[in-house]
Amino acid sequence: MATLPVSNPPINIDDVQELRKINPNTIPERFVQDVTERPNLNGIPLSLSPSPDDMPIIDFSKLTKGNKEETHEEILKLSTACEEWGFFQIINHDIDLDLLESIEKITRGFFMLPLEEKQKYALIPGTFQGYGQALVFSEDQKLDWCNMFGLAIETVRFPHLWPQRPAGFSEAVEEYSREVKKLCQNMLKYIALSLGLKGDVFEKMFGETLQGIRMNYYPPCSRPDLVLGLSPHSDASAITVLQQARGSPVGLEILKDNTWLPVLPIPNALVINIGDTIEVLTNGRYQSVEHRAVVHQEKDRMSIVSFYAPSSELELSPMPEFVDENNPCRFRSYNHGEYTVHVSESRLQGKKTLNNFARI
Ligand SMILES: O=C(O)CCC(=O)C(=O)O
Ligand SMILES: [Fe+2]
Repeated sequence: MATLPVSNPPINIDDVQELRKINPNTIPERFVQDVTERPNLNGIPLSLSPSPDDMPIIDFSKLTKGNKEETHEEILKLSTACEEWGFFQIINHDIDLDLLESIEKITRGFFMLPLEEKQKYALIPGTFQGYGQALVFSEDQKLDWCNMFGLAIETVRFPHLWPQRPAGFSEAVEEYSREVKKLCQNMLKYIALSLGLKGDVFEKMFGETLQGIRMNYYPPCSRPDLVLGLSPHSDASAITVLQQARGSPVGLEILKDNTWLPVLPIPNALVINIGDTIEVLTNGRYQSVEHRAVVHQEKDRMSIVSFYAPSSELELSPMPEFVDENNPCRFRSYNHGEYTVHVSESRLQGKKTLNNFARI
């Protein structure tokens, strides 16, 4: 990931967990969103029973272990999920449920450390690595009601950011990330098949892949209607795997047909979303979808998010299979590393970065 010049003097950012501890009923002005950005929490369902309008659920075991017919049917479902939603949940993925539990435990353990301890691993400005808030460029920029801890898994790591506490942190993250990588490779294979492409097309194209993990901790907030946990954005990855921690309230929302829809947490399922890379390669047939996080008045929330992306050396442009006279080429060619730099240079703003790469 690219490193930008450190802003001088450094920007002061209040730590939301500390704010919550010291003065639980006060929300500093910098966290109060402009009226148009505030979440409408009336739409958040109280019951968690699924309805037909919910995001599709893909049964991973039917993709990998089903008979021919089952696999074919599930691939069709996957194609609709990617084309119409850009987001779906997977069940029966092969990741051990104990591993899902242990990554949540270790994540909570880290965020519950005293501030001084966490600050030993402070965010490196211009990157997504370390503890704090990323993409803050000015004193008057609105801040998210979130603490994050990000690490590169592949390729360039900053070893001093890997915490000593809680015990077993690094081992859990390594093991989890190995399993997530396998899942991403598999999902990319089935996504390729769902597009009528050869299963190994992305793996061959991507070269030395990049993988990162971002742990998000959203403390409760006395006025969840005024703040955002995470501002609207699409992910710069090829695909993202998002784990909503057990017991977390609804918080992730996606923008579908101009409406923010909550993503109901399903125990043991993982959320997968299409990132900007796949949108470009498929010339917009599968699109990365804007999403954001909202927070809860009484409950905290955690998510563990893994990003899987091509090598930063890769030159990207829409694949010829998706370009014809009815579907003119929508993006200019670019280098993936260049794209990552753009992402790290401006605050989260929906799909603004990708739009900069669109052909006029
Ligand atoms: O917490 C969530 O559910 C959203 C996290 C997210 O979108 C991200 O980290 O990119
Ligand atoms: Fe995201």
